[in-house]
Amino acid sequence: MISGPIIVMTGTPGTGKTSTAQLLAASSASLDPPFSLRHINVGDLIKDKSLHDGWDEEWQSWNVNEDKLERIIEERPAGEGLILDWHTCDAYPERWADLVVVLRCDHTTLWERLEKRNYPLNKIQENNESEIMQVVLDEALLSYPAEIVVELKSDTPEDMENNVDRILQWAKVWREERAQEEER
Ligand SMILES: Nc1ncnc2c1ncn2[C@@H]1O[C@H](COP(=O)(O)OP(=O)(O)OP(=O)(O)O)[C@@H](O)[C@H]1O
Repeated sequence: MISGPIIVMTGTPGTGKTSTAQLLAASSASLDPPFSLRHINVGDLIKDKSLHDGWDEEWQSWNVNEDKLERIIEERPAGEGLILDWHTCDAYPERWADLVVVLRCDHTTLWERLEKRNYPLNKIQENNESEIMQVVLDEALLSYPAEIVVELKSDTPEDMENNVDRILQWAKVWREERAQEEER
């Protein structure tokens, strides 16, 4: 059985990674034939399964144990594709990703989204600046070949639906190409 693709879904906090990944996973199941794409919130997974070597105070994030994370990802059921949802992609080896989606958002919209989530002002400013300076996009372009990195605007619900449709189209072609390779 062809193993499913790994889609890295990244972007500044609040750009819509989780909402998009959830819609994508749900929509993939309704394709004909269905396509299994499982959404993984990598931050939660690292915390829940202790895939880390402690908390980094300076960076306010977990020191990810990449070997442990890798084991979990590589032991997924045959045929299953994954959507890895996290605000950074620096803990993933390059060979993992078949597609890297970087969600982008207008900075005023992002500010309002983070305010609604009751983020402290310094965190809102930090994330807003990071979005303006396209820090996550640059990080993705440094970590992966440019041809697998796609930057998608995620300002409105319509953008989200269009983005999901585009990724599903990509997944269908990806699957067809893999099936042809297997036949050869
Ligand atoms: N394209 C969009 N149009 C309208 N609202 C959106 C869009 N994307 C996300 N939102 C809203 O923005 C908020 C943040 O979305 P979400 O939690 O998916 O972002 P995130 O990037 O996963 O954030 P975090 O990194 O903090 O987990 C949610 O209230 C969500 O409904």
